[in-house]
Amino acid sequence: MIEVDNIHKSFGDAHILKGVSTIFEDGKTNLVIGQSGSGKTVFLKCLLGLFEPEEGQICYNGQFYSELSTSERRDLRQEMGMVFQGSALFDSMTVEGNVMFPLDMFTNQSKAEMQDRVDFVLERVNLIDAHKKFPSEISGGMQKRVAIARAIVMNPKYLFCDEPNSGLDPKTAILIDNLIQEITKEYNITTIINTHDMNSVMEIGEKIIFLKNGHKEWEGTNKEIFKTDNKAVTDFVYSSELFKKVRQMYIEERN
Ligand SMILES: Nc1ncnc2c1ncn2[C@@H]1O[C@H](COP(=O)(O)OP(=O)(O)OP(=O)(O)O)[C@@H](O)[C@H]1O
Repeated sequence: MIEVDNIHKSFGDAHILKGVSTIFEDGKTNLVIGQSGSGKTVFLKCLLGLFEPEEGQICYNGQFYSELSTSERRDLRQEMGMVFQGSALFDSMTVEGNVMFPLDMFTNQSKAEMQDRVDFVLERVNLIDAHKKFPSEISGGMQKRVAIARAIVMNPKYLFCDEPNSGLDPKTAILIDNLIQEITKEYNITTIINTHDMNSVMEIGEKIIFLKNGHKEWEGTNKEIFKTDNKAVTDFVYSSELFKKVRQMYIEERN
């Protein structure tokens, strides 16, 4: 569980996060949504410990980040997996080299132990015959699977995904969303996903926080988001013509 209490983050005079509080539970896919520039990435970077808020607290399973020593912060960092926008794989390494990389860097496991773990996670993300391929030789959807395998290879307690669907066709995007949700439940991970994708909101938005100009404008579930009358949320959710029609149908049905 991650508890966020009233965090503020500024860069010079620019006050970007203005007192965000929320709770992200284990085993749930938590989504952070909002317009471009609303502060989603800065928020995710605060949760990753890459930015330290000037005010407020972030608490990871009972440990306040601000109270941790340098080595405790390093240990916490190793409990975090990250799926970057665009996958961020190492082009010169094979699929299995990419997935093995964190194990090689941060553990003392033998080659055989690492290989077993790599084989296990690649099978878990349904990549069976891609071990020896290079990222340029596989599709965008497969690259995402490799990125997910790499993010979970260290058995993380926390999984952060920045726009995991960017660049994927809608069908592949749903498969990737579902994979992230299955893994979250299976290993009881606290997963936080930054997204613009309304399909993701509908499919896996078990908890959604909506950021606007650096504050939390709304929070709720995918069932609730389509019923809210919050103008900022409805402007965002119903920005496409398709969703406007869906909302109109819903309102007509309700009346
Ligand atoms: N390192 C930084 N230094 C100064 N300003 C920054 C820094 N990082 C982000 N910002 C500013 O913070 C604001 C929020 O940016 P952020 O990247 O969090 O938005 P976002 O909601 O993730 O947008 P998008 O959906 O386009 O990725 C922007 O005005 C941005 O210029």
